[in-house]
Amino acid sequence: MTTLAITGGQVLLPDITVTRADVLIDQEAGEILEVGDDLAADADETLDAADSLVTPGFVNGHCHVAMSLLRGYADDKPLDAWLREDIWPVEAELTADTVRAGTELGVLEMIKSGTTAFADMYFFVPTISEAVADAGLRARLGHGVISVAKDADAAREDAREGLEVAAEIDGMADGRIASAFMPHSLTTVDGEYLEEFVPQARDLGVPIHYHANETEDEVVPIVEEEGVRPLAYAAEKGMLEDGDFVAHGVHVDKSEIGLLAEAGTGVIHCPASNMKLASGMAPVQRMREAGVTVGLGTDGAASNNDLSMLDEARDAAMIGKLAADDASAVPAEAVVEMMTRGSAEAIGLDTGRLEEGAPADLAVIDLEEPHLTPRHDLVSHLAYAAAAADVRHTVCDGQVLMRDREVLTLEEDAVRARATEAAETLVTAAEE
Ligand SMILES: CSC[C@H]1O[C@@H](n2cnc3c(O)ncnc32)[C@H](O)[C@@H]1O
Ligand SMILES: [Zn+2]
Repeated sequence: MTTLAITGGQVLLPDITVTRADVLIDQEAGEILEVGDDLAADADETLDAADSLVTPGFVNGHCHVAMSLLRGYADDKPLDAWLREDIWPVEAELTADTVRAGTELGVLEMIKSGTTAFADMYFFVPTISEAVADAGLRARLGHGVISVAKDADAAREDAREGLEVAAEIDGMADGRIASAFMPHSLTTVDGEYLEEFVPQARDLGVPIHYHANETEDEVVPIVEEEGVRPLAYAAEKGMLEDGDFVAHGVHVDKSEIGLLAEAGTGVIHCPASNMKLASGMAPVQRMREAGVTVGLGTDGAASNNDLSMLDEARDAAMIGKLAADDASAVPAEAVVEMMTRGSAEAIGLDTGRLEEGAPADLAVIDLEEPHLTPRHDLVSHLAYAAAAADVRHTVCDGQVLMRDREVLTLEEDAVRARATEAAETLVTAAEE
């Protein structure tokens, strides 16, 4: 057994309190052996956490990681126009090589900002899987299935790809990679395909993940055509079960919040994307009070425009108060829970907590900064004041991915150079 001790830090515990402790890790098992006092002497290697906060690695519950290539490509439009006029035309030109370059850029940003696990819906998923495996992160990945603007054969082929990819990648990278069946949304995949393919995903034993109730434009057609709210429609199609998770959940009414809570279907709240696309304000406080598992996600970097979960936490707390018209709504403890254990539970990955027996996924935040001084309350600092650049070390599955702000599994300059070139190739192809 090779052991690593994270020493001298303040540790964020599963009950969202902070205590002075070391963390001892079994690197081969990728597991936490102990959280306690004076563990350095027992370890083969140490990682210094003096004047730092040791937190569970952040869990980004909804992303399109390769969209980091499209950061700043199209801004300041609402969802539907943004997708149809700008994003989908350029995504039609994606290749395995450009997706690899975009994924590497995105996972580099994740490691640098303390994220150790994420859920992702995109294209060229086997390529994304390889890049995630090489970078050392944990992820639940799936091929985004769309049927609109396709003939029946092409729509079926796309859904079949969604199932095949889910079967192919599940359990890869020593179990760090899991999969899901991922229809894009309830309005971009026709009901007949949901009826045909969702039961096959159940047979495969993978969860279902999709965008739901993101904008009013997604709610109105379902209510008009199906006579029920979108999440009641999703339940009819067998897509609202324990372990499934939806992105956004902005325009959900009381009955839908009840359905989510009863089913055990998680919601990934994406506040930055919802604000930027002016999609609306999710009723996070009401969902949490009703017992819905709520996690946090960045969505893609083209609608955010970064992949920092620390930014997302602050946004979630701020917009949560505004949505509830209550300054005590979505407090610091709630967003810290949502960015760690909440997201992990929603996407079905066993991570997001620092305790004996838990996966060794953590981030170490440097507190020796003016914006983190004085230190009245470190949970408050995590929710409201810490930034991506404060992350010193990142560890996933017992492996040190970043030490003293140097990423060890990716060559940062090369990744940025390849991404710059890939983005140019992609945009040029779209313009031709
Ligand atoms: C079919 S792969 C995923 C698909 O989703 C698009 N996308 C990115 N952000 C959003 C969002 O906020 N709502 C809906 N769809 C989104 C992405 O560009 C891919 O085409
Ligand atoms: Zn999305």
